[in-house]
Amino acid sequence: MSPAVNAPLVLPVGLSATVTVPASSANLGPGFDTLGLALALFDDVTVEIVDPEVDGDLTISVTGEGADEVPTDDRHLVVVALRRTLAHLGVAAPGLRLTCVNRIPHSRGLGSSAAAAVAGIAAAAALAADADAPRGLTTDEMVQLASEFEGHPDNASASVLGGAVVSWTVPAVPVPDVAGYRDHAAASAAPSAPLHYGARRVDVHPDIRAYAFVPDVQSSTSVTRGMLPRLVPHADAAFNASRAALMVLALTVHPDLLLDATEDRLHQRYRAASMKESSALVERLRAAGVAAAISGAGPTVLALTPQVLPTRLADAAIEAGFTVRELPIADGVVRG
Ligand SMILES: Nc1ncnc2c1ncn2[C@@H]1O[C@H](COP(=O)(O)OP(=O)(O)OP(=O)(O)O)[C@@H](O)[C@H]1O
Ligand SMILES: N[C@@H](CCO)C(=O)O
Repeated sequence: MSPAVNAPLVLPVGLSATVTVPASSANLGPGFDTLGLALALFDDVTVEIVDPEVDGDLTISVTGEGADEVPTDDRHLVVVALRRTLAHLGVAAPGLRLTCVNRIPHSRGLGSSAAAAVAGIAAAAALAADADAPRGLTTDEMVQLASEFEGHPDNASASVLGGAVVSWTVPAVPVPDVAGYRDHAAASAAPSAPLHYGARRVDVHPDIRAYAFVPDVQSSTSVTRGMLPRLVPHADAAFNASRAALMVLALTVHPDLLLDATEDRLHQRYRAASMKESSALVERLRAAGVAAAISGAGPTVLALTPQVLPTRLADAAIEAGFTVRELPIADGVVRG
């Protein structure tokens, strides 16, 4: 019998790929859902193709962050992204063994879920390439798939591209006009309205240092997105447009402008009630002249500065219960 038309290419048992994916910080103050920064804190994921008769359909071993919390079955984010991408590439895996070494803390605003998606997508692309699959993935396609998975492109594109990123969305169908404004949230929630996602890397000025202040509490991105208003004053939108544009200059050629450039009126104030200690730390750092903002949906605080962080500020944050880490700016996902 001849093989079915368009039958997937089955990956051979024994094939494996390891990928290393960086953490990311989204928003950087004013760039809600657009700006992101890749940070040198990495998850390593190894995917092996196994014989299901011998090793089962799926085994997942997780060490490090989230090891006791993430599901070790078909719901695991890396597996979901991996399988979706293999299907997209017309490739099938008989059985899968995943080994995850997690260093990115979960639900802290450091892009762990986006990193998991990028790991699954990159591993699928690597396996397909090794099996000489007819299709591969371009970097733009990785940004698209990872952003679709995450729902917004800022973290995902930073983990793919590295450095700082400017990302954007293009609605595939006209965005519904609700009460006189374009309802992007409704558009992205509607299954019939897929978005095109784009992103480009900008190289960060070499003097800029990034510090993450990580508290011991978690915050769910979906919960804190629910705290955002549907409408904001035009003056606040205009304010953020100026600061987001300034931020691209500050990140690349004028690090002296970081304090002004990281101001925001669109999201942090609305989420502050759910992360009071982090919001207070942002205020203290900014009052001391350090450009600080909530990292992604929080509660981690990100500080960007052309100087070494003064010890007294680091010590005060540690005293307040934060772990303080300088994290170099990273390149995007790589195959290990
Ligand atoms: N490496 C991983 N493997 C499996 N699941 C993960 C992994 N990383 C994150 N997750 C899942 O994603 C959830 C965290 O997603 P969430 O978007 O709330 O936080 P985040 O991605 O860490 O932060 P942010 O998007 O604000 O930067 C975890 O509770 C876990 O279920
Ligand atoms: N831009 C997103 C990032 C989440 O990591 C938000 O702030 O909700």
